[in-house]
Amino acid sequence: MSEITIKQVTKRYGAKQVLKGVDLNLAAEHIYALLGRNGVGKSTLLRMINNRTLATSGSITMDGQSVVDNETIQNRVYLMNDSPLYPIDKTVSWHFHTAKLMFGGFDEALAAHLVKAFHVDQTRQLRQLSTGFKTIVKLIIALCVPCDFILLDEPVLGLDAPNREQFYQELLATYAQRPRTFVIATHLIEEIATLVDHVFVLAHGVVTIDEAAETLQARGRAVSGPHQAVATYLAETPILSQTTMGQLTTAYTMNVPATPAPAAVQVTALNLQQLFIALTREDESDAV
Ligand SMILES: Nc1ncnc2c1ncn2[C@@H]1O[C@H](COP(=O)(O)OP(=O)(O)OP(=O)(O)O)[C@@H](O)[C@H]1O
Repeated sequence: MSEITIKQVTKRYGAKQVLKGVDLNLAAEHIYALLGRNGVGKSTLLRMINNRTLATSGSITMDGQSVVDNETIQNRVYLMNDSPLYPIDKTVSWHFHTAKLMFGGFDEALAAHLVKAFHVDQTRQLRQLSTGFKTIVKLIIALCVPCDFILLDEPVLGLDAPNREQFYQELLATYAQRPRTFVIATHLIEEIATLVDHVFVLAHGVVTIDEAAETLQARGRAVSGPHQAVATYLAETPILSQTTMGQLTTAYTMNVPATPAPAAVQVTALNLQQLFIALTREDESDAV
């Protein structure tokens, strides 16, 4: 079972230091979420894994071997991102065939199923397709190539809600049939909350959260009530962030005290989306 290990990776674009020492591990047969505010470097990280851009320092290895300029390794990694498929005057089926030649295989049966499920006309040239259908074609290729690591950078951009839902179901179905590793970078966190089993949050150039989705969701709490009551109850507890409206304060935390909350204070569970907002609320400096 192969693993990709990212160690102390930094990336600088000119004077701008985007990644400041990223450590993370991508194990076989997991579906990871890669979350982070706009501009924190998610795409950059995925592009580095796929040898499309180089790290300034640090290492990215698969089973101990550098991924840089390593054709054997890169044949096992597929990155789907906003780069368009070329040439645009070729048909959808031509692109499927080309992916087969490039990666040494293509799940024809799955492709036929997906073409039908998404109502794709394979005889059309790419340039004749709408934005959503271009994305669907890219997603079909990503799901049908025989790679062990599939990196999906904003995979559902341009898809309407029914097609997004269909895609998530198809991803789970193909994962059940042929387990491999997916990394999904997205801002539609709630939509993938039930899909992913592990969450990475990138902030300030480093990984700030590296945790199983289940434990993350189980631990997140919103604690609200009169300001002083919340402050007293959480006096010894690390707070991720908090909001105040008039007299009412809501604090977000991953560790509520063992003692029961006082009557004036309400403790409620957080979903992944709320937790993500709480985790990254102070990240304004990363936005561009
Ligand atoms: N080729 C490049 N040259 C210079 N700066 C770049 C380049 N690519 C990315 N950057 C900068 O690096 C930072 C990280 O960009 P990146 O696209 O990796 O972030 P992201 O987390 O994927 O963002 P988003 O969520 O908005 O897609 C941004 O400040 C961006 O402007």
